[in-house]
Amino acid sequence: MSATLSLIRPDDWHVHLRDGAALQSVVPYTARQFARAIAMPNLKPPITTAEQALAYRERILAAVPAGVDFEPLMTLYLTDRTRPEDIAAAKAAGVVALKLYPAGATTNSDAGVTDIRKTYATLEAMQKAGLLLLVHGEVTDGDVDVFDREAFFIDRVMRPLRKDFPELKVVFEHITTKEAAQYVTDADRFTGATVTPQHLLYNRNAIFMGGLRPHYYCLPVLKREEHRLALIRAATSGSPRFFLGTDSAPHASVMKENSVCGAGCFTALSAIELYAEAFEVANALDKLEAFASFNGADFYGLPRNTARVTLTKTDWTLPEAVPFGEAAQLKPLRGGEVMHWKLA
Ligand SMILES: NC(=O)N[C@@H](CC(=O)O)C(=O)O
Ligand SMILES: [Zn+2]
Ligand SMILES: [Zn+2]
Repeated sequence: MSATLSLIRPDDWHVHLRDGAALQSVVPYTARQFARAIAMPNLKPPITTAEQALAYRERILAAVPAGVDFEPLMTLYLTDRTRPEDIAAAKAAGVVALKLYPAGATTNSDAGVTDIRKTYATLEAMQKAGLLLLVHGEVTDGDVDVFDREAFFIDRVMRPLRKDFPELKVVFEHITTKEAAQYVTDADRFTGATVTPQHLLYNRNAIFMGGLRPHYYCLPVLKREEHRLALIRAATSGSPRFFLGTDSAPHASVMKENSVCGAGCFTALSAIELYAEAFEVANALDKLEAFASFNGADFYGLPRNTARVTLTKTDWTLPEAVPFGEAAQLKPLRGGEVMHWKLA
């Protein structure tokens, strides 16, 4: 008999579901793996109003296969022009968070915030209303090395922000460095962090293994081994501040295997299995359920799920590519390679 692992059904606190035909292709994967997911708003154009969020939610729900129980949780894209009045409307529409993309930091971030001080009245309204702020934590200043963008964000943005809005719940998304892991470990209960499977499983060597490997390129970019180890320690520490957020970010393979490769790893197909592998290697499978199924819900102030899922220790090969939208294909991270856990 192979080993099995029973978990309360997990949630994904950071995912890109895209729109249109692409959305039709990827929503079923996330809905199969997770009970709920925070749907990122970086569409083209971005989701900036409650009305757009409600319409996007309907499009996501329409792509959920019949009989699958899945709830998308909606977010708005914070811009220099988001007004405090927009926050009340967002709250009334059931939006749970706003996302801060520093302008130019990542995929579809050109409408992002140019200076966080421009958003202070809106952040004040969010703190009052209990809406969360989710941050892509990288500075874009030209003087900062790409590999240091996250560490600089802590001092230049995070610390002043926390000081000015001590009771705003902030999620430091997809952390990648020992500095961010330490910062969140030391922070109070108003600060949390998501950790992706790729940042737990790989260091930056993966991008250069025998040639340039575009499917390992995401933002924030993979870092050195010492940072990966710090993330493993944080995620398996039992601290309630760290939780699952895949940052599954599908881009058609023609866009990844291109002279300018889009940033993002697609992991929705095998996300919980990738996390199980990372936790098993760290000898911490007993910490997976809190990380995947409790800590995020608790941080967001939402009820924990009650249904359970089972993972089995068994080898299987992840498809090399799956259909994506009308004519494109999508290559999952680890595609064509052997996986060691399987979601029943
Ligand atoms: N993570 C990524 O590399 N890409 C994300 C954007 C983001 O989360 O920064 C995307 O939307 O493609
Ligand atoms: Zn991001
Ligand atoms: Zn993301």
